[in-house]
Amino acid sequence: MNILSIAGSDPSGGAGIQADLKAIAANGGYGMAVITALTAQNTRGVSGVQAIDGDFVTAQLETLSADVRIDAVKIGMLANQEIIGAVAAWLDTVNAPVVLDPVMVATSGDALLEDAAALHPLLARATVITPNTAELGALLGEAAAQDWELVLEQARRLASAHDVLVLAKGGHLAGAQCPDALVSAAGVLAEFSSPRLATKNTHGTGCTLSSALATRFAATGDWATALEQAKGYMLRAIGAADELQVGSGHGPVHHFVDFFGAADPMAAWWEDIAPLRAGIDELEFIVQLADGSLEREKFEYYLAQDALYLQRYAQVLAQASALAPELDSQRFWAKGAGEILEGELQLHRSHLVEGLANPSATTLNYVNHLSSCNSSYPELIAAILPCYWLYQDIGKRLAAANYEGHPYGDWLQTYASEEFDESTAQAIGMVRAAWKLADPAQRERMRQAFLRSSEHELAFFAQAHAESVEFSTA
Ligand SMILES: Nc1ncnc2c1ncn2[C@@H]1O[C@H](COP(=O)(O)OP(=O)(O)OP(=O)(O)O)[C@@H](O)[C@H]1O
Ligand SMILES: Cc1ncc(COP(=O)(O)O)c(N)n1
Repeated sequence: MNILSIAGSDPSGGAGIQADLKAIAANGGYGMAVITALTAQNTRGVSGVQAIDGDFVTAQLETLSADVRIDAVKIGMLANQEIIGAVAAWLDTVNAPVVLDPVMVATSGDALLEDAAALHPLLARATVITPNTAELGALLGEAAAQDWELVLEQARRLASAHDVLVLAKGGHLAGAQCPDALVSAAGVLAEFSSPRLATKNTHGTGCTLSSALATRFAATGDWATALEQAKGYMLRAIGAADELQVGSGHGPVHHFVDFFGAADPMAAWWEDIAPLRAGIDELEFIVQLADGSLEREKFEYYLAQDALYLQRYAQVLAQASALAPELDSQRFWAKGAGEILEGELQLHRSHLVEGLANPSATTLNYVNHLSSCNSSYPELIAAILPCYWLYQDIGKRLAAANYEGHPYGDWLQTYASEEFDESTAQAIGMVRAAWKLADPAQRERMRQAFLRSSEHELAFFAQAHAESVEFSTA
């Protein structure tokens, strides 16, 4: 997908053309750039602007579109009326979706456009306009809204006046959430909210979001999907902004967080439990389960405990869904809960001759640990993770040991499916995403929750043989 940014240059690389090209590439597009203005700028502010001649902006645009197919256009800083006229005239000659970020003022407070009203001829030519609250007010000739209801109301009026979609952004409001909504003349089409991250490094968020949105729309053809994806990317990029050390003012977001973010914490956690994983492999229960020599009575004891555990585990997944900060993870954990109740539990019950036993102390310890994490989403999903990850890992080896006529063959197969691999990868991804947004103390609590659950897994596998478990990763 070829995405064109028409915008100003920010030498500090956090906003403008430089941010756009990074965000386009990070979202899978091929970025192109027509420069409207040079700025002398750093993370503390703008000290000078030199606009490009309107004729030369036209020359750049026409030369480009004479040769290259353009799948989406993102427009940023336009500096003055002459450039706005040049871009408006060129837009009449192309047929591509246009995301217009009506850049007027930098995060630092410096003016980047002479007059808000000058943008009016461009508004009807855009497909989506992405004003922040100040820009939204200025485009309507009103004061900036201070609450979300009024932002949505203003966005609806702007959409109606110019027959465009408006992306209303709540990043500048007070509150723990940063809501964004796609608004048409008819009202809100889609709304996505994310937690507000505590960082001063938000230089270029508007440029980055609008470029990601244009790129994701070119790829998906659906604005709501594009916004959901762009917003998720934005949150990850802001979440990793403090990893970069650029300037002393409002630093940039980490555009390539998905490629070069900090060393993967999940790999470190997995290493932390390496001795424990080896311990599970050596348990009599696992060895005998693999070779088929496990007494049925012991298998049934394990299954009965596991059925009791899974019932509670499904409730814990449902709680994770209830706490999830956005739609994808909300859906994922709810689906996991549903699959356990409809699938795994059935399998267990099909092996059990009699009704369910009482939970053992080992089982209770494990579910109590899960419950103790259930007021914090990041800790809860960290505690949930070992049940996915360890089973997927052991499942691979057990499936390899399976043979025709194995007494527990169907059970050995359950945790070695591609679907289970996929769910495990997603669960790891969700914990990783939550970790990136967490502060250091919370990250450590997440790690502890993960380690404790891993220990409970070991004890759980050991309980049918009543082996004493002295292992601790603490
Ligand atoms: N501290 C934050 N935590 C999470 N998301 C944020 C934060 N600040 C901004 N965002 C998000 O970044 C995106 C850009 O929003 P914002 O309202 O800041 O736009 P903008 O004002 O055009 O950007 P800029 O401040 O760079 O000019 C929005 O999705 C917003 O929710
Ligand atoms: C060249 C240029 N374009 C746009 C912005 C606005 O970005 P932000 O409001 O995030 O500073 C900027 N600072 N510089």
